[in-house]
Amino acid sequence: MSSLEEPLGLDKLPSMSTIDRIQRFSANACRPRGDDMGMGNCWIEGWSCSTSNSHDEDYDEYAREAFPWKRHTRDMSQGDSFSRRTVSLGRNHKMFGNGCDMYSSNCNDKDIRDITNKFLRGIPKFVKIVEVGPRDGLQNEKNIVPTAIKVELIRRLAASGLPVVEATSFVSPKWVPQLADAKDVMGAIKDLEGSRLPVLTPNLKGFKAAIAAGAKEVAVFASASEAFSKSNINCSIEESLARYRAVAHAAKELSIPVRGYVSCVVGCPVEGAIPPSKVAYVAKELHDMGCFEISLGDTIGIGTPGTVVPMLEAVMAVVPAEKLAVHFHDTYGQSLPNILISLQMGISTVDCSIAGLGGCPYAKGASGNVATEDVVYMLNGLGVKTNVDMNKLMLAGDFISKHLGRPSGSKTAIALSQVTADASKI
Ligand SMILES: CC(C)(COP(=O)([O-])OP(=O)([O-])OC[C@H]1O[C@@H](n2cnc3c(N)ncnc32)[C@H](O)[C@@H]1OP(=O)([O-])[O-])[C@@H](O)C(=O)NCCC(=O)NCCSC(=O)C[C@@](C)(O)CC(=O)[O-]
Repeated sequence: MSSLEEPLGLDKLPSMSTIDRIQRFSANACRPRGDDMGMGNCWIEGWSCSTSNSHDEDYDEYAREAFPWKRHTRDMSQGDSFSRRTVSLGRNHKMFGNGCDMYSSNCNDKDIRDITNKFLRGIPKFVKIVEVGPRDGLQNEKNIVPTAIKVELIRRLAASGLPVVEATSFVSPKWVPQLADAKDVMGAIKDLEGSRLPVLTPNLKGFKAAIAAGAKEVAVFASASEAFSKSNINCSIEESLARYRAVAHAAKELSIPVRGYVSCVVGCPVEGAIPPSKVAYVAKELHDMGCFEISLGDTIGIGTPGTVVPMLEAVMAVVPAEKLAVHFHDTYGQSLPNILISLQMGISTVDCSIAGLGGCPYAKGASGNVATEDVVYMLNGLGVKTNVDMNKLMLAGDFISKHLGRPSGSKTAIALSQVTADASKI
């Protein structure tokens, strides 16, 4: 059994309620306590680390060279207990190159913090999650989801603590009939508080309709691929940027924040690989026209850290990291490593979709976005705050998966629901 599986053992969860069990995986629960399965101490027996006082300096030098844009990040020097747990996950690896032999003798907290600093210190303390399921997820469903279900989903997502829930799109109903009820959806969530509820607008017509329906935030969506721009919004990249300048101008007059998307940031289903410089160009144009945040979309989910890093480097040379978000589809199962490397490079906003819903109707073969539950689980494991309640998130995912009549696309949701189902038989 791997160390990753150990905290899930039902024999170690003797008398917890369902919610308690789920909360074990929440951010706070991941923090070791004295009474918590031995995790409060160095719970890997026989693990030794030699002390290296130069670790912080080494890391600082590395960070200066590798991540010159690095901003406000986790301060691991404060005895942040997540380090103990995180390092515990490295049980199967003999590593760190500091004379630390994890298998042989005792270790102390500082040693472990030093090791964790080396690998995870660039990660932000808080990550803003932008939930795109009701829009990006449901725009691709074969069967049109009833308005009432969409509204209930948005309400549940907002109730889970998600700060942003992208609600719908004001696009042509001939192009995306799945979201033809945008006005009704917005009407039904007018009173909803706690989450921002942006909507997609492809042009001034969509912008005006969105504002009339009560939208308080909008998003425009350009592409780094000419071919995808044509098939998605029926115009060239330059034409789309001209339209978006008009939207940004109108939005500014009303003090409406505008988010910008760039699609196909790594590759396009028609054009193949997309050069990072092209992504940087479109991102900068969106930034210059006033978009408060630019979301970089790997629309067909082909990126790996090997292609995401150069893309981000190029974009970060022209748009500050704090203005960027990442948006990964999970076609090749690369979203989580791509998100992790993005966080290490200083990104602190991540788009994801409940139950892994999604895909783009104009990008054949693209699968759903990375599942929100999987992202929250990873961030909780890293000790990164999101303010999202995993239990409520799971309930929202369960709600829409049941409605769609298929299992959740989130591995975390499936694993956690199996834990609770097994537990209920005890
Ligand atoms: C952009 C258009 C409208 C151009 O579509 P078009 O056909 O070139 O536009 P048009 O100006 O010639 O108008 C044609 C008809 O559409 C109407 N129309 C025109 N605009 C609107 C509007 N805003 N709302 C409602 N109706 C509209 C217009 O009034 C007219 O109606 P008709 O006279 O035929 O009855 C169309 O191509 C379109 O709606 N595309 C949207 C496609 C879409 O939503 N794709 C998915 C979202 S993008 C995405 O998924 C990527 C992202 C963001 O998630 C990030 C990632 O994953 O990488």
